[in-house]
Amino acid sequence: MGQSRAFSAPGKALIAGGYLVLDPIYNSYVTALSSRMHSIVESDITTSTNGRRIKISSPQFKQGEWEYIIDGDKYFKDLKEINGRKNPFIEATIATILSYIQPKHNFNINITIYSDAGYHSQENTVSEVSSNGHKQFLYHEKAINEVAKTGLGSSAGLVTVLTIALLSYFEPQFNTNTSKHIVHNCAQIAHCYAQKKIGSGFDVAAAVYGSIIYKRFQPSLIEPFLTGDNVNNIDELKSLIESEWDFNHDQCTLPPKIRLLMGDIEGGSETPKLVSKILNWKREKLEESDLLYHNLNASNENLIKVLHDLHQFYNQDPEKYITEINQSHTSSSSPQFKALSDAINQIRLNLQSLTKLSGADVEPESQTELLDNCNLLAGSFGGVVPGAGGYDAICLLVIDQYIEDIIKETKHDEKFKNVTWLNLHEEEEGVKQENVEDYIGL
Ligand SMILES: Nc1ncnc2c1ncn2[C@@H]1O[C@H](COP(=O)(O)OP(=O)(O)O)[C@@H](O)[C@H]1O
Ligand SMILES: C[C@@](O)(CCOP(=O)(O)OP(=O)(O)O)CC(=O)O
Repeated sequence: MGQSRAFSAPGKALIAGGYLVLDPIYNSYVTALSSRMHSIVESDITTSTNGRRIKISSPQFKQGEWEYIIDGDKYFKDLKEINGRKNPFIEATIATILSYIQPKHNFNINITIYSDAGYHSQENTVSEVSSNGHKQFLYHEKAINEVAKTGLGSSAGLVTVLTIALLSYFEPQFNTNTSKHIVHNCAQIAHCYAQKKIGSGFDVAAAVYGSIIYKRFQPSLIEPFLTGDNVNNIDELKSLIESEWDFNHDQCTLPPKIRLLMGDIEGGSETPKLVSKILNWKREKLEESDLLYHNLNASNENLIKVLHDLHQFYNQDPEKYITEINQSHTSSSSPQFKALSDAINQIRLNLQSLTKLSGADVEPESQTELLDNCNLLAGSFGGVVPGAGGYDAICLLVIDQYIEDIIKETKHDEKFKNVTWLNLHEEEEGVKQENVEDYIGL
């Protein structure tokens, strides 16, 4: 114990698999992003306590301080924030880790959280840079729950970096690489507990493992833990955390020279409302929805295969790959790259059917029009509405050297007036240790 350590975990974009990922039989394709959540953990040697205390600071947000005094060992009940402030994600994570570790000694811990700019709206912010210039964060005028989110999964990132910070504090030998499943399982449990529901968990899995082909765990694994007083059954919690869960998280990355370009769209959507509309339709129209889910899954699997084939193409003949990718937006496009555009379009056709049949705005008309226009941009393989879809964002796959041209070409074009291209790219690595010095001076 004692020495400071720093960690970070990535945000996500669900390129293929929205809604289907809620079901443990379907694969989804998740890309980890360059916007990351960070934590720095250290023993507090400035305030004296002869009890047990954990203080979490999130200095980019007003009232971003939560100080817990822990008085008792039923951690889900005995966690008291001294100013009565609520942050369910922080509370659930601390309670999960303390229940798992069962610390025998007193402790006095400070953890500082930073989030990269991509997670939140950048309106009314001031930028601060660390002393060595390696990290830069935006400081907001408002509290965390008053700042608009962009949909990269801030709570999953927060829970993941807090989990690893606490585990490594209590177990200094904890190895982030060999014990990732412990981080994952703790973070998934804490995230479900905080949300009071069991989501698909792809955002937490991406924060831990990075870019992945993801098939979810059975919700029944966590369900018993969320009901009644079961959270205090420490033996069961410990064995749930240490067991190997049955789910897919196969590492993946976009093929060489292909970049993800995310556009933020003016307007927004509420994921829970879209999800409940889709699930109602699915219950009411069993046959219709089974067929559509089948087709949508086939198109998702096809995209996963096409991306895999492109990696193989590059590995076998990198020069030919480069030559052909550079011709891929012309009429002499090679079959491998045409297959990528076709795969994206096929997913979109199914999402458009999903929209019509369910009445939920997954790929609403304005997004269809916009994505059709994106297909025409030089260097673009096309794009989708990521995740739950709606009016939040679009996500294109483009040739890397065309990004600047695409941004320039669309800047003064009426057809793209609602789009703000985000300064994000794939960063496939999941949770990792950072250099503590990089945060000094913030
Ligand atoms: N940087 C942060 N500092 C403190 N709490 C945070 C931070 N980022 C996210 N949170 C917590 O996560 C909540 C947002 O979670 P949620 O609504 O699930 O959004 P998202 O889809 O971005 O995960 C916030 O209200 C806050 O409780
Ligand atoms: C519909 C979904 O399958 C995917 C939603 O993906 P988003 O990436 O849109 O998620 P939010 O950031 O929470 O809005 C629901 C789920 O898997 O939980």
